[in-house]
Amino acid sequence: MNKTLPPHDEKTIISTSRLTKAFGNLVAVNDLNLEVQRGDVFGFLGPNGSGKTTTIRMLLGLIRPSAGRALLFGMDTAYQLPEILQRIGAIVEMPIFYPYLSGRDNLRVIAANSGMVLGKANEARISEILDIVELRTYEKLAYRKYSLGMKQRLGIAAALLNDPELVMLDEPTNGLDPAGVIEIRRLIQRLASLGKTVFLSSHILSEVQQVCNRVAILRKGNLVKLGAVEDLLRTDEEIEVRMNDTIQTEQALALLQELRGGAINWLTDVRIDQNKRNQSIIKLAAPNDRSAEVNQLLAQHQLYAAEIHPREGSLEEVFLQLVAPSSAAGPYIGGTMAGSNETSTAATALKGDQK
Ligand SMILES: Nc1ncnc2c1ncn2[C@@H]1O[C@H](COP(=O)(O)OP(=O)(O)OP(=O)(O)O)[C@@H](O)[C@H]1O
Repeated sequence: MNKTLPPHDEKTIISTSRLTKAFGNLVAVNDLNLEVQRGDVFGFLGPNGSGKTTTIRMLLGLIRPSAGRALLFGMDTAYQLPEILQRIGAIVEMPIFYPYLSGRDNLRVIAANSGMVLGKANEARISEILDIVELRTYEKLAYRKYSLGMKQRLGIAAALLNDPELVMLDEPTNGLDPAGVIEIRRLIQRLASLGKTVFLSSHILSEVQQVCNRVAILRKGNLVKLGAVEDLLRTDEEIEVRMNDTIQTEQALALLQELRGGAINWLTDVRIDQNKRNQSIIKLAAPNDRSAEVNQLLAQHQLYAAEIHPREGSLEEVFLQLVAPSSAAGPYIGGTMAGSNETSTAATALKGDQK
């Protein structure tokens, strides 16, 4: 491997080039090129077995890449791992805590084991972290009495002890109830507001949509999408139009199809569908902020819409399009998502990939 590094741009926190990991004949991660910038809350998405944990393990130096390289803070994981790890707080698996010790005492033990001298300054740091993870009220409670969400947050607290620049969380909401999921979401937002870069692997797309600014989507070890959440959602925006009767629907459909791609370049697709009440709906692939214009266009042709709804894009739908059976080669086999009680459509989709 070539030791010569390109000049490091302080803004780039993670950069992988052609990162690959094979386990025998199975290529778990294939030719992955990722970039995470300082201040990003980066969502790392993919169905079970798509290579997320393998990638995180390579980034943390827990396993060696078969090919390619990973740079963190401009340093190569192959040569400068100790320096890199000092700047990262990560939870890949739940850390082991002493069940009979309180949350604060557990953090004290971890701080002492990691070489922090227990003094006033560190007590203040532990208090600060307990505030960040919203466990200050429960700091004296024995760990064994913590709920799963509290345990997960204490794990994140432990990862924050060394005041890392980058926080890596592998499926932090697995197994949590909705309240626990919301608490983790708040925590991630708080970390972002404190200037931390967050790398979050998750299967809960609505959560990722709410907290992440950028995402990468993996399928069978291959990167199928990388970009700003806002841009991805924009590509999935639709305007739904319902007319008063069948004749008007047909006329509006014909008009909009004629205008599509010609006079109106922002209208990329026009199709007819049915809503839940079995009414015909015209669906336009167009930016939400064009709704008033659509209304006006129809009215100019004496076509008056009964309803016009801009429909926001959802990461779930973008994801489904990218990882659905038709979107990539190979079978799509349903299964059970290990370690999760998530039951949404997205989760069902995420169950899909074959290990
Ligand atoms: N140590 C290993 N030996 C052999 N195969 C492995 C090993 N670790 C992972 N794999 C395989 O590599 C592929 C990617 O697994 P990985 O755990 O990275 O996926 P993931 O996206 O994190 O999935 P999950 O959401 O289930 O954790 C899977 O097919 C998995 O079975």
